[in-house]
Amino acid sequence: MRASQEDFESAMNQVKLLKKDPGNEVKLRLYALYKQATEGPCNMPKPGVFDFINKAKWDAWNALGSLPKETARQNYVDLVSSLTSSSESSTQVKPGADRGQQEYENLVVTSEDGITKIMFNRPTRKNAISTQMYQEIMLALKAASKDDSTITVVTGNGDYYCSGNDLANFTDIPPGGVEEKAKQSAIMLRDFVGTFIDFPKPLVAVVNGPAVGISVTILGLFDAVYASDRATFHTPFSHLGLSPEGCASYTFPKIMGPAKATEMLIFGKKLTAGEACAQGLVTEVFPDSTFQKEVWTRLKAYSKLPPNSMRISKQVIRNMEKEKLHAVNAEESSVLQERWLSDECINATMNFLSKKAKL
Ligand SMILES: CCCCC/C=C/CC(=O)SCCNC(=O)CCNC(=O)[C@H](O)C(C)(C)COP(=O)(O)OP(=O)(O)OC[C@H]1O[C@@H](n2cnc3c(N)ncnc32)[C@H](O)[C@@H]1OP(=O)(O)O
Repeated sequence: MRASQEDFESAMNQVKLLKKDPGNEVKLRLYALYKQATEGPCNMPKPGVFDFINKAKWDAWNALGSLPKETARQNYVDLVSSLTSSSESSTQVKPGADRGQQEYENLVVTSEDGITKIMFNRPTRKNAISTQMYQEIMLALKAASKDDSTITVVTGNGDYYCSGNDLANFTDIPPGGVEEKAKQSAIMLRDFVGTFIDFPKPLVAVVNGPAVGISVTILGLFDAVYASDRATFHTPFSHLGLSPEGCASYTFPKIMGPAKATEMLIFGKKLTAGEACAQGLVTEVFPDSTFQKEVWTRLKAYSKLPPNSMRISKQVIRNMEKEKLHAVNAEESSVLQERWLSDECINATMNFLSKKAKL
């Protein structure tokens, strides 16, 4: 749903109540979006080079080009909402969070050379995503969206990038029963994928090994995907009685065409890294022996590019799609809520957990 004038005014008030200074970069974005939302494209003469503050403001506003007023209003509201929710959630984080050193049980998060690296860290489970890990990934992304880094990278520890949803997640049934479990899971899935849709900085996947399920589908929401030639890409939804998530029902046909998307999302065809690259899901493939060195050298060079420019370019590239992506995400989550209760899905999960089946 588009932000109304009332939402916009309420967001302006919330900015005044922020407990923590959001920093100059964010303040410039707020200024630019406010001007664009209220006055349209930048109409002021360019300040002189030595008028640093007004020049920075002018640059930020001017960079929004012809972004429609309604989109600017929506982006302003989204940005303020991310600032307020992060200041609320900062009460829940463990000591050290203010220094960007939050501790996670299933992730290793580091920030260096302008790059925040979020590494899945359950190598003995092939980095399967447990319920707690979903929450940690959302927290880590929200923190990365506000830290000083220019680029955020997601990667995996060990031989796998990620084996997708931890199939044991569905064994933890709450007092409300399996229906309640399916409902809670659908809400968590929608929030999880929504965090990727809204992520404001360049987001890069460094796919160090095989990727399965949701770790593959969300790649369509990344800005670049670098893969080792050891990586594979597998979405065995039908085998598991499931249906696509991560907005793949929309992004995959757009990226690779409907016929190739069908092979992956309906027939569960596993792609090699080379095939995924040929189909546009992967940006570039590197030999495993030089993968880390080559990718990180490149990312360090990219991280030195002007951060505001990269962020704004991402907005220009992605923002038109945001509303659609959120709608797709809501629909996929609601379809899955039903699927999880189906015999097909329950039997496939039981077979895996009782060691009768593997992919
Ligand atoms: C809840 C809300 C959101 C839901 C969103 C929905 C998303 C959908 C998906 O993501 S679908 C994809 C789900 N993933 C899978 O089906 C993968 C299942 N795993 C396997 O088939 C295999 O483990 C393998 C092919 C990934 C790796 O096989 P390999 O023989 O190399 O290794 P092991 O099987 O011995 O794995 C080591 C231990 O890790 C456990 N494990 C691996 N992946 C998962 C997983 N996804 N869920 C739970 N557990 C996993 C595996 O069982 C081994 O455990 P063990 O040592 O106790 O035997």
